[in-house]
Amino acid sequence: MSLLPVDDALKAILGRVPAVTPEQVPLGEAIGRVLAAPVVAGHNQPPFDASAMDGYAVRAKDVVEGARLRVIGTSQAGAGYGGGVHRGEVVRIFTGAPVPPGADTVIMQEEAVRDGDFVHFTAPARLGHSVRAKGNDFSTGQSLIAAGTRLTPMQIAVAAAANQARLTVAQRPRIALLATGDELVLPGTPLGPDQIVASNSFGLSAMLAPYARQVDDHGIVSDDADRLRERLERILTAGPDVLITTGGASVGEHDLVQDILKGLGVSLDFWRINMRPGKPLMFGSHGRTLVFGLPGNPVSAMVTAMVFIKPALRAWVGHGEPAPWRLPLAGPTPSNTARRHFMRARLVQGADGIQALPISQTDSGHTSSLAAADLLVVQPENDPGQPIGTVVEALPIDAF
Ligand SMILES: Nc1nc2c(c(=O)[nH]1)N[C@H]1C(S)=C(S)[C@@H](COP(=O)(O)OP(=O)(O)OC[C@H]3O[C@@H](n4cnc5c(N)ncnc54)[C@H](O)[C@@H]3O)O[C@H]1N2
Ligand code: MOO
Repeated sequence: MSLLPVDDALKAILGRVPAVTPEQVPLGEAIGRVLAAPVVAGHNQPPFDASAMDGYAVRAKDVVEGARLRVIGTSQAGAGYGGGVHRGEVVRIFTGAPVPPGADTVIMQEEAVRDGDFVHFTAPARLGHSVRAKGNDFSTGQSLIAAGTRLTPMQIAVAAAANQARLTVAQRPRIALLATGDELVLPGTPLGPDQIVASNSFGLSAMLAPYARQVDDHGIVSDDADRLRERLERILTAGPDVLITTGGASVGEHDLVQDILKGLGVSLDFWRINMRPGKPLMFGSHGRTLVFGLPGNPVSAMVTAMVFIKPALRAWVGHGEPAPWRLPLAGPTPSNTARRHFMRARLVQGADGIQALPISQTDSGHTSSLAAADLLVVQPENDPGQPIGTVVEALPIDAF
């Protein structure tokens, strides 16, 4: 059976992702969510001409050498001066307060000398200075943050300033995880003979949680056909948006996952990708549920999730696919095979900026090297190997 090119597999997966479904959330729950509609300003900001300083609101042309101007009132934030400013008059004003009609400039109090009801200034007026014009920040109806944006704390502040108490964001999928293997035990369990600690579901849950409404970890099931069938049937009946299994994806007699999934009505789109690690990845669907069968090897599971599941979930929430990074190599790469290689690498500071230092360990069962990796360098199929300094494509591991 020939291996499917990585790009074809990704295209097939993205083709199965449903259209974005919008939902409304309160601002306080919107951090990290992806906008399904732009944030639009509900009013002008500032809503009136506002002072940027504590000082005096003046008519600039009245501020001439030797002029003593009469202080006729006060404008403070939340309580503007009720009248207008006429020739020879000023209003005491505070930061954020409305600039009264007639005044066109604010002079800060450090440049003012107060004398009872009068004031004179030690510096000339600069017309319009320290006045924030109405609507100069944003105006009613203006689109402030585009749909598809994943909200940052700064953008939450802007949405609040735009007077939006609720935001329209993309609904996120419900994800189910199941680890398969007779040898697996949960972290924290003393290891019996021939046992291995199940780590995949913990890494996957952590990786995918930012994209998910909920991640349900269904634990471990042994390589027993009846038990596996029963567990998978129960999960599929509950109808998660995405089901991810790990292990049992390869060709051994104990690799039962594919046949059982098919028996339960999963229609398989493909199995086996031209990549390393991660070759035995399978993908299909069951009703509305997208089904990913990841290889059991810990590096293969995390890499295939990064390369295929993260893009699928980004598409699910309508977040545009980020361009891969392009970084110079801080160390050479060896020649590659005919499979596209996703090579663990570290970010290092070179003389001319950030570089990618490949990690020489390429065994898909070698987990500790994953802890050191910041990036996956994408080594093309049949690449002859590259010297230090070659600019290569890389996927940042800790990025949405
Ligand atoms: N004859 C062949 N053998 C293998 C092939 C092949 O093409 N022909 N492919 C190899 C490749 S590539 C991979 S990748 C693995 C994947 O196999 P499976 O998906 O069937 O994975 P398992 O055999 O169940 O497990 C592999 C390895 O990973 C450990 N494991 C499994 N689940 C977990 C977990 N949740 N947490 C941590 N570690 C886990 C398991 O104990 C095994 O050591 O197949 C190759 N073989
Ligand atoms: O494709 Mo497997 O993931 O190399 O070990």
